[in-house]
Amino acid sequence: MTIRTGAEYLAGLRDGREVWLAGRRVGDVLAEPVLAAAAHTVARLYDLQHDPEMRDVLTFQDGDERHPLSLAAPRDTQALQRRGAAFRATAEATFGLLGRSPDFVNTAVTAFASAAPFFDKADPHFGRNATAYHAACLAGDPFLSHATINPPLSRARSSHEQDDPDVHLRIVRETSEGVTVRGAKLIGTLVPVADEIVVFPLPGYRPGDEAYTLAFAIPVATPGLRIVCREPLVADPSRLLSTPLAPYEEIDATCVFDDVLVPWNRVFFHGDVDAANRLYDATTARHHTGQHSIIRGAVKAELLTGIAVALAEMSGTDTFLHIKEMLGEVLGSLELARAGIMAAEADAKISEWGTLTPAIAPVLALRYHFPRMTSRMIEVIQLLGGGSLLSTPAEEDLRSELWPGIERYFRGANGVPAEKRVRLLKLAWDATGSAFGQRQMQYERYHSGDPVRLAAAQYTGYDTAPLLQTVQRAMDPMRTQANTPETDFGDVYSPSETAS
Ligand SMILES: Cc1cc2nc3c(=O)[nH]c(=O)nc-3n(C[C@H](O)[C@H](O)[C@H](O)COP(=O)(O)OP(=O)(O)OC[C@H]3O[C@@H](n4cnc5c(N)ncnc54)[C@H](O)[C@@H]3O)c2cc1C
Repeated sequence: MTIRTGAEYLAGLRDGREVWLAGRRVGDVLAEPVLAAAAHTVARLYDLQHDPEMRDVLTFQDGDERHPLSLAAPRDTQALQRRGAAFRATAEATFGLLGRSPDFVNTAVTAFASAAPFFDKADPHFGRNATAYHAACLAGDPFLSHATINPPLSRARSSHEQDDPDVHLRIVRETSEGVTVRGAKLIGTLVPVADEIVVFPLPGYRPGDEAYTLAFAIPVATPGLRIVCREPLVADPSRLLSTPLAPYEEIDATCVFDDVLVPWNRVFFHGDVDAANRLYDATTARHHTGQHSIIRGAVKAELLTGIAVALAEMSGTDTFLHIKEMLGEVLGSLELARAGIMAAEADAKISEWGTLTPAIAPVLALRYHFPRMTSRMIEVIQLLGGGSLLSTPAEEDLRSELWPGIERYFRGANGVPAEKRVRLLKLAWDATGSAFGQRQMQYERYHSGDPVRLAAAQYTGYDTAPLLQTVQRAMDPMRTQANTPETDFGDVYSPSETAS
């Protein structure tokens, strides 16, 4: 059995990694409450793989070995749906609040390995490296994190045109041992408590950027790799009544590579602008991780819509028509998210790499609309909660001698006890209004690239021909009504003109 336990994962984090938090180098990430909370949440996911009830949902048997389902490339509908069920189980265990649970990057490296011939185009070693890395993940069950984006500096300039050549991550040296890389990548969510970091390019590179185009994976504890955590969003993760979602504060970080040696067997690709821009789509990593993202997102939407319903029922406002309309609206968004997941799976096609690949159109549709749906869900929760969201006493008050005397003022409608109402209001605020809740919103906007350019990609990649044929038919109403042959107006809207 190669799936690891939570304890094994936690033990592996004491490896001398260089993590910085609030101006201090952290000696032991498990001794820092915020980092330890994140690590223990991940550890619970590792333990879940061993739970007799969840084992067959989350893992698969291969001979004597068991592996995470996220490392299996789906070849048929049953396998794709089974992987979807595994994504859902992990998301349910974390309320969809852990965007970068271990199954996320597992899914990407599995897609890379399936698409080994893509990497072979640059050098046959690279495809072998991608499959060997996937095999190593199967054998060791490490927690993989990733960082793909270069620091902004100037988004108006390409990587090689930046004022400082060492800000965007680039190769500064090639030797017989490997490549030495310098610069930074972001946003490395959960990197401080991950085993490995995988770096790969997203589209946007231009000719001249060759040294900046690279994909590789190294242990987080590699010399020269410096992990700088962002400001923690939860002051004290042990105050679970006040901040019930604190265990899901998946710390983000900037990953600074200070002349880091990446051995050749860990390099998947480098030095090709065109390949860098195509990598995420051509390997179908976008499609496969997309399935993960929309399932996780729907589970989060279930939490948010559930909070909205509970708030309305608890205050008795669910009897008012305009409140029912709001609830119907957010429940409708949830249903659209679920429908998108089904469409992505139902329209899946076998890719050129032989894997059954989720349809990208529903994935991109949810990628664009889900942040808007989430934003509205947050707004509805705040409208329903009103001032009550900001009038709950502190956790300590509920445990003090003050509480019995004031408890009656915090009760809800229909006999809801005060502590239950306070807990719900705190949950609602944590999910929507706290720094944690705001980060969750920002995550939905940006977790897989710039939504503006992704929406544009939806258009340029979409098969609009059937739509334009409909327009063509509608422009010829005589033929449509009388079922007569088409009048030749010429192709007013030729699909080929609009497909670039
Ligand atoms: C909470 C959170 C966690 C994340 N976790 C991870 C992670 O674990 N791993 C990872 O790799 N990434 C992660 N991401 C990063 C994510 O991949 C990026 O945020 C995303 O790709 C957008 O890039 P950016 O933030 O640099 O924004 P930008 O690309 O700089 O976009 C900011 C704004 O500028 C506009 N803009 C920028 N450049 C252009 C341009 N050339 N043309 C037109 N408009 C432009 C955009 O439209 C947008 O409005 C995370 C992001 C968030 C918010």
